Amino acid sequence: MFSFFKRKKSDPDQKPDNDVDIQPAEEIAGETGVPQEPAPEALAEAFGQALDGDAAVDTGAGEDVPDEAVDTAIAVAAGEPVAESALPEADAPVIEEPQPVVAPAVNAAPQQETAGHTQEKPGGSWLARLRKGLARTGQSIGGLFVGVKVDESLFEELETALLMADAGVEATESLLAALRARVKKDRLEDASQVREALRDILAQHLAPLEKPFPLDAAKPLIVMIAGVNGAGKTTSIGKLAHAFQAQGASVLLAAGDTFRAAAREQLIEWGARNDVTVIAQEGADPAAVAFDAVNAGRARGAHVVMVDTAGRLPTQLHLMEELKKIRRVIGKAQGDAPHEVLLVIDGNTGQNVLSQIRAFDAAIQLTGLVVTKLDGTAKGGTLAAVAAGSQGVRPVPVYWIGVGEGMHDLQPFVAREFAQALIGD
Ligand SMILES: Nc1nc2c(ncn2[C@@H]2O[C@H](COP(=O)(O)OP(=O)(O)OP(=O)(O)O)[C@@H](O)[C@H]2O)c(=O)[nH]1
Repeated sequence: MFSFFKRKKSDPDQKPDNDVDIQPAEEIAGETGVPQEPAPEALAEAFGQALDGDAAVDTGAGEDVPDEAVDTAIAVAAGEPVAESALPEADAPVIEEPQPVVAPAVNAAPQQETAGHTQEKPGGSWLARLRKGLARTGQSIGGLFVGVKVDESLFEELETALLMADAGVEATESLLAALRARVKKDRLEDASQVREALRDILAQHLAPLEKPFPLDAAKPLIVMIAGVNGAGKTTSIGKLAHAFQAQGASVLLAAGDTFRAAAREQLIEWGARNDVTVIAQEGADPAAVAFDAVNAGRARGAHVVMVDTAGRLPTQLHLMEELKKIRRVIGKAQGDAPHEVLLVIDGNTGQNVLSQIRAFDAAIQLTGLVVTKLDGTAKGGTLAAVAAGSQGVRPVPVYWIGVGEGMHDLQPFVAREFAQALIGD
């Protein structure tokens, strides 16, 4: 039913090169045998049965599968009894057999760099790029401390700068209250001391968001990734695949954006660059792709399975329902999965991030955030708003921050470094 890819295959009819891994999922599942789970082939059949006759809703994200049909299909594939009324008559199949998706040519030589903090590359270290990116915010905040007296007008200007940086009312008030108290207690008279104090206070404020990613919490660790269109999901998955592999973990990717061919190809390309298997199927139900990927990950003994999903706005309720379904179906493939549910947010978004987090959290119970594009934003204060629980948002941990488009431009979030980049030295 599904195809597996590692490298470019120039002619679908030709026998693949030795380093090309294109196998039917059922063969892979048979390698180690995961007997309790329905074989993908059985699932395909079951989906065919279960879907036929059901009015599939066009979600705008590809051929959607009604939820009951997924349940029925899984039950059928697993050999469980299913109410007859749940099984539509066998007629024309709804899911077409996938055409193999061919990964584009990638000449990328294996990259030597790791996801370490100190690594240098053209354009400077990641911290330098973060600082540069946050410069507009940093200048507006850090610049206030130059050649001024510590008085009420400094606090007023700080308040404006923090609000302009999208720190939000709650965080701004809380940070300034703490700063005033520190200035009083430590009798700070020099503006540069006040700036240092603000940096400390901001680092403390952001610290609850800092959490190391628990890569070894399960095997395979099933990670579902969601976010609005263009937030940087696929790029982040590619970077993460690289970082996880650098830590010795084997990775499998699922192209859950079954609607947009370009999105699938983008993931396949990232997979090829990292020599990682990608499961993709054009026009399939994304929940079925996710289900199959989890089973394949189990069968192959992968350390991590990352499931990409199509971008969607929280206001597109039918697409949010689809996301819930993907989460549920992953849980049917493996009871305790997904272990991590990540929301990728664009660091340029500002306060709108709060409603994104709230909506995605309500739908799929987030476990972490990835904040991208921090290499070019004036909205660096948004994470302070998240940490403050502004507008009723749950302070979801930030696992990583994106500071560029390259393979290594994803770094663990470290509150102190972030505060330093934001406020300046
Ligand atoms: N500067 C910069 N660009 C980034 C970063 N992360 C992603 N991008 C760019 O953002 C654009 C969108 O990234 P994608 O990974 O395609 O985003 P997506 O969320 O998968 O997009 P959809 O599938 O359309 O929803 C691409 O041009 C990326 O190169 C980052 O940290 N910094």
